Amino acid sequence: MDTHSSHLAASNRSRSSQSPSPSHSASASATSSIHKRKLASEDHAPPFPPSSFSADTRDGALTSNDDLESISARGGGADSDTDDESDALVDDDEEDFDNDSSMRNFTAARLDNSGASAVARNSKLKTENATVKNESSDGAKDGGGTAGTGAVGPTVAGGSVPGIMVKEDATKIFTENIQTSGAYSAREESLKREEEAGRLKFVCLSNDGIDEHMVWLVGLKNIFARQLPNMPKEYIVRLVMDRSHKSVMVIRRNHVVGGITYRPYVSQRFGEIAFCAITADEQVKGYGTRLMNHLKQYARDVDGLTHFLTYADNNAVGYFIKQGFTKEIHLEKDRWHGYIKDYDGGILMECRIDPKLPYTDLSTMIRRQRQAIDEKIRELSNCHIVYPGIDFQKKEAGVPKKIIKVEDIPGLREAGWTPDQWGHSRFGALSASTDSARKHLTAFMRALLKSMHDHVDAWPFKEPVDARDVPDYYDIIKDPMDLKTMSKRVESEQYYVTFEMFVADAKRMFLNARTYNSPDTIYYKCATRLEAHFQSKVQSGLQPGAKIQQ
Ligand SMILES: CC(=O)SCCNC(=O)CCNC(=O)[C@H](O)C(C)(C)COP(=O)(O)OP(=O)(O)OC[C@H]1O[C@@H](n2cnc3c(N)ncnc32)[C@H](O)[C@@H]1OP(=O)(O)O
Repeated sequence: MDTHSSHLAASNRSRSSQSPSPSHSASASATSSIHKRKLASEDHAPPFPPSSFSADTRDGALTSNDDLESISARGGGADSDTDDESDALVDDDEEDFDNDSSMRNFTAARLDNSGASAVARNSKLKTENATVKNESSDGAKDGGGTAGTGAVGPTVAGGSVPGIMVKEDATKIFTENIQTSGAYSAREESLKREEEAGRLKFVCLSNDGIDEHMVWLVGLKNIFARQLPNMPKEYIVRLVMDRSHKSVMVIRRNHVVGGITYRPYVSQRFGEIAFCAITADEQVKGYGTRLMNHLKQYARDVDGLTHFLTYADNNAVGYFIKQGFTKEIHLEKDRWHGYIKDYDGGILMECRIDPKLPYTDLSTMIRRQRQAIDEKIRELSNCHIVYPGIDFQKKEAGVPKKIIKVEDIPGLREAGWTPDQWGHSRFGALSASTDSARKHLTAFMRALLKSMHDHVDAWPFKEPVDARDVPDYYDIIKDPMDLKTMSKRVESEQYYVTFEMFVADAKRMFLNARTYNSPDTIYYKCATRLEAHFQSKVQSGLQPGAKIQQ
């Protein structure tokens, strides 16, 4: 270990025993039970590559608060490491932000069902310290609010679903009847549009001495200091300003909204996330997710990383889980052990970076996947086509105003129905197709009615309930039924076009009796016994070869 790395390691080691600044101890004591991160012992000091630290010192990397203050001064007095001044900077930012706009965008995005983007994109990142943004291979972009207006390419671009092709006219189909996108996509699309409109940008940089970058880094440091109150500010400053660390930041109107500071261990191909925070007023609006997506894409494409590790604060574990982090560490231990700093009060979590996912354009990928699935469903079924309903509703007397044949029901044939598929019972197939079948069905229903009518328990059901005898009956029973009404329907030879309709009326009659009457009444018991009788008659009548007795 060279002198420079020793210097940093020594600082780290002494961090837990050093006297915190007055401002730090005040904030730490407020929340120390929730959040307490403590660095590991010297034994776990990471084997920092000497070269990076030589470079740090050569270039004048910041290693103390004095250094920071000089930077702050250079940055137009934007910040110092005191609470008051930090607050001033953060509050300034927050005042400046149009706090409602992202929620408006979010709502708008949810309502915006515009179709798939026309442009197949190649996601590509610029080199280090450059703005992290997507570059369209053909220069075309989804304009703000115009996504989906163009034709969809022959294959799903970017994160395509292998094997699923999207046809040229898919956008049209898709936009006709597609559901609103999920909340995740809506937020991502909304923020993506903000980026494309130039109102928002994500940058990845480290301490390079450029004034504007230093102001942003100081702004980020302040956000970390506010949002991670138990983390000593000196330590935050050290890592944010350390040149072996990088910070991906959300910048809105030249103000930092939040960011992630991480250290890429390029030789080990993993990165350690040291700090992650979004300024208070902008949390839970999707910035944290978009930030993480930019980080993953950048770390994969520029740093060549395959994994991230982090010690997540207990109260942020939920957020990290939603970003694909797990508590199970799959990365081989010898790739990371001894490299990252141990913390008390945090949970070590891992995220594998997918080698192909277009992280900064996931919403387009999801939209196209939905589109492809939707199109596939449409290929296999007609369930998306809505036909007008049928209008042969029964009249009071049970005589239909209009007779409709089963095969004339709109959409039935289009859904794949054919007359020979018909029916749940042997009468189904006969019911509407031929005269003789209809007569056969009528005869069966007539026989069943007679059998019920002659039953000893039929007396409560032979006539409609008289409201003069039971004044509240029709308040409770909205769909009354009785044997006489059923008989009329059978004799019309037109009402019961299926046997199931007949059975449904009988069931309704029994259910009504058991709904209005309590179980200990004679009516209730009659209903149960007559129904058992009816069921046995139906079953025996449906036996193959059974003769219908009239
Ligand atoms: C390694 C470390 O630095 S650990 C410390 C992490 N930082 C902090 O705890 C500081 C305070 N918190 C924050 O700064 C922010 O809330 C962050 C960074 C944790 C999340 O950023 P946000 O912009 O709020 O996240 P975003 O809006 O994208 O939310 C993504 C999802 O995570 C959820 N989420 C956000 N924060 C949390 C949390 N603390 N716990 C559980 N779920 C959370 C959101 O509800 C959202 O869920 P949804 O997609 O189902 O709607």
